[in-house]
Amino acid sequence: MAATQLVNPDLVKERQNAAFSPEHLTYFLYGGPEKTKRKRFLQNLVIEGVKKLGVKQYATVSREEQYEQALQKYAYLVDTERQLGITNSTDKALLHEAVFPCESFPYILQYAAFINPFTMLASEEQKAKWLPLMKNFRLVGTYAQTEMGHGSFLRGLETTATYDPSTQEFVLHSPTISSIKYWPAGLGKTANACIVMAQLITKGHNYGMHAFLLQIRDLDTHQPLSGITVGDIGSKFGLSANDNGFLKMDNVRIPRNNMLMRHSRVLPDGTYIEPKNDRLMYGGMTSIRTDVVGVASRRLCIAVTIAIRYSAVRRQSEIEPGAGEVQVLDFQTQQYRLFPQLAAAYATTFASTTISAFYRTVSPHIERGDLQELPMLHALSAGLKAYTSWTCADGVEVCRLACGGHGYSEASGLPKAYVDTTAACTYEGENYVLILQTARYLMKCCRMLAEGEQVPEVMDFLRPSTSETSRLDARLVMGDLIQAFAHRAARMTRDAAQSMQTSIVKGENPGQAWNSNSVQLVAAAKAFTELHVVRVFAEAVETMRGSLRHVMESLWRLFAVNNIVSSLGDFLVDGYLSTQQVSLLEPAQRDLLKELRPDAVSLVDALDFPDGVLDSALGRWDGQVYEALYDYSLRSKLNEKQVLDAYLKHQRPFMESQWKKHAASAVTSRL
Ligand SMILES: CCCCCCCCCCCCCCCCCC(=O)SCCNC(=O)CCNC(=O)[C@H](O)C(C)(C)COP(=O)(O)OP(=O)(O)OC[C@H]1O[C@@H](n2cnc3c(N)ncnc32)[C@H](O)[C@@H]1OP(=O)(O)O
Ligand SMILES: Cc1cc2nc3c(=O)[nH]c(=O)nc-3n(C[C@H](O)[C@H](O)[C@H](O)COP(=O)(O)OP(=O)(O)OC[C@H]3O[C@@H](n4cnc5c(N)ncnc54)[C@H](O)[C@@H]3O)c2cc1C
Repeated sequence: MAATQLVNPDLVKERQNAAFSPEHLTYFLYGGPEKTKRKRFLQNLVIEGVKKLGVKQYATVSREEQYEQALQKYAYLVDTERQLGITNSTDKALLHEAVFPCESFPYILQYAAFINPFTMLASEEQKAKWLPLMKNFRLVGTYAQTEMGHGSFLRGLETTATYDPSTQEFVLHSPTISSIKYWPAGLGKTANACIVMAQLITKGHNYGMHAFLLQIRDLDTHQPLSGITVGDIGSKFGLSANDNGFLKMDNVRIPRNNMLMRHSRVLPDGTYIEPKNDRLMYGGMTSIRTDVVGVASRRLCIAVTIAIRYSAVRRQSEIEPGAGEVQVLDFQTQQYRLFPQLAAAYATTFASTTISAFYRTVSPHIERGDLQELPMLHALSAGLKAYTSWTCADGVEVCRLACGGHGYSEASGLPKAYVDTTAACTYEGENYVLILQTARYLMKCCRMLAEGEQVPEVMDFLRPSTSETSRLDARLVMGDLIQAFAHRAARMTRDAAQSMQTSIVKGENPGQAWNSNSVQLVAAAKAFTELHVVRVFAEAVETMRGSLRHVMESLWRLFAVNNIVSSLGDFLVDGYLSTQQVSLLEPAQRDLLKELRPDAVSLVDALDFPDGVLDSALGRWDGQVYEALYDYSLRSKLNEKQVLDAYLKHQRPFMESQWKKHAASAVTSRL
């Protein structure tokens, strides 16, 4: 951010009026002054580097060009990483964010869902053989699990891997149209290999879904190998730079050793050796789900930065007649729409940090074969992936709408942020399917408690509490608010368990009982996940001090109060909150909006997105939005020529023919 840059005076005023230092909050978010300095250095370096590549703005080019530009940018990114010797995941993520701001790219799964699951599922010998090829891009890969007919219900996958002991090979086959692999990112045109998930059949027995390494294209010519039919699935709602693909395998033979054999194995004679736990096959998905929490929360952070800065610059309408037009951020309704998104952006950021830390703590235990924490990790990562992608996708759309007409322009950066975030509600496990996994864990914990067994500490909220009514009063004490979320989650979980029991007593089998109560189960799992998010946000705030603590506590309160108000029935149904307590909440919410108003711009500044990442005419740091919008429009492809060929080809003949018809009929009528 150049000091000499001409900055919109409203933004200058906003920044002067903040009650806290945004720089301190930035340090908190990025791990201190040194790490912040490094973050800025890295992101600015590649933003400038990308400019020199001569690529055009994402929104102004066709899908084919987006794809090509993404390949070009990725090559630049990897070269830069290597030149700088970057190996740690935080630096890599920051670089990716700056090179591909809210944009997918064809190699997105190379690490996330090719190398990572391979590393988890392959034996040491397999890793020694293939990892160097993967890490040096001789093999470019993806994760081919979903089929046309099945994505959620993995036991229903139809692709088969049948072992042939006579040649010591597996035969990979897509037996039906619905078994065609469909959706894998980068599969269409980019990948030359993939991890294929298929039903393992040996000695006539089906042992369920297993992972196989399959080469799909020639490593030099890039032509599909024999028996492989592969291609791009076509245009989608978004993620245009990604060649999500299809793959049909026609009795393709691969060596026995291409089955990933860390946990389960097939011996040369076809004997199957079982894994310690068959859920270890799902480990790759758990890893990406924790990443998705972070990806979604960054998108909301970007959207809210754009919308709040723009709302401080945009002046329209008067509050007091004759007193002049106000910044739209001064309208209470604008604050009511945007500030809860700001709070959710911070809440999901802290949720992402904690689930990643939990994943890093637990995965070495799982690696060692200690699977005790696996169910909790699965339940929490599934719940948070669903909760965060829902919250952030909805939040990005609220931000877009709050920018009025200009929010509808690609120049705002908000449409691409939305299509990118809403995809996360589906990929890596459709959200309802995932949150029901969290509910399954909640039901299990209820049973364990009923039988006097220990549950993990995070699940302690399920223990019967002595207090059936809340102490909440006008001070909105943090502990009282958290207790309200804990009470709600416990009550809804117990009610769901009770309803399940009633269904079973009425004669339903467990599957039917689950389905009859699944709306309630989803609600309970969302309540549990929201409790977790409220808690981790509070824990982060409690480590802050001074004016920063004060403003972040208000933001936390807004998050809590807003979520109570938007699901009020949940808190009232058993009388936990009284109507008198509830009547305090909406006025408190309005007071919090007012209190946060002077700090709103600084709270988004603290998120520290350079303009290159925001990629938005409305969200720019200097607030020169009209100049940027006008410049964007002038660069529209339609403006490259004053009179288009299409005018000569279609418009002029059309206009002429219409006019001639009119003239002819006018003559006819005169006759
Ligand atoms: C550093 C650089 C950064 C660069 C930037 C890049 C960052 C990358 C970010 C990501 C970008 C993303 C790009 C897009 C990627 C999309 C990839 C995909 O969609 S891929 C496709 C994604 N596709 C999907 O996600 C498919 C979704 N479907 C599924 O996962 C499964 O079918 C299922 C879980 C729903 C059911 O499975 P089923 O076998 O029927 O299981 P049951 O229900 O019968 O439960 C049985 C028992 O198993 C247990 N358990 C279950 N799972 C797990 C687990 N993971 N673990 C542990 N346990 C698990 C369960 O709790 C239960 O335990 P218990 O109660 O008995 O004790
Ligand atoms: C952008 C994008 C990228 C992707 N990338 C990849 C990739 O790289 N690799 C890959 O393998 N896959 C990929 N996928 C596929 C993705 O993982 C699946 O689409 C996803 O898991 C959902 O499965 P489905 O499409 O079969 O949905 P379905 O299961 O058909 O969902 C349809 C509806 O049925 C409901 N439903 C299904 N089962 C249940 C249930 N048990 N209980 C209640 N409701 C249920 C769902 O909630 C949903 O509302 C990608 C998808 C997208 C959109």
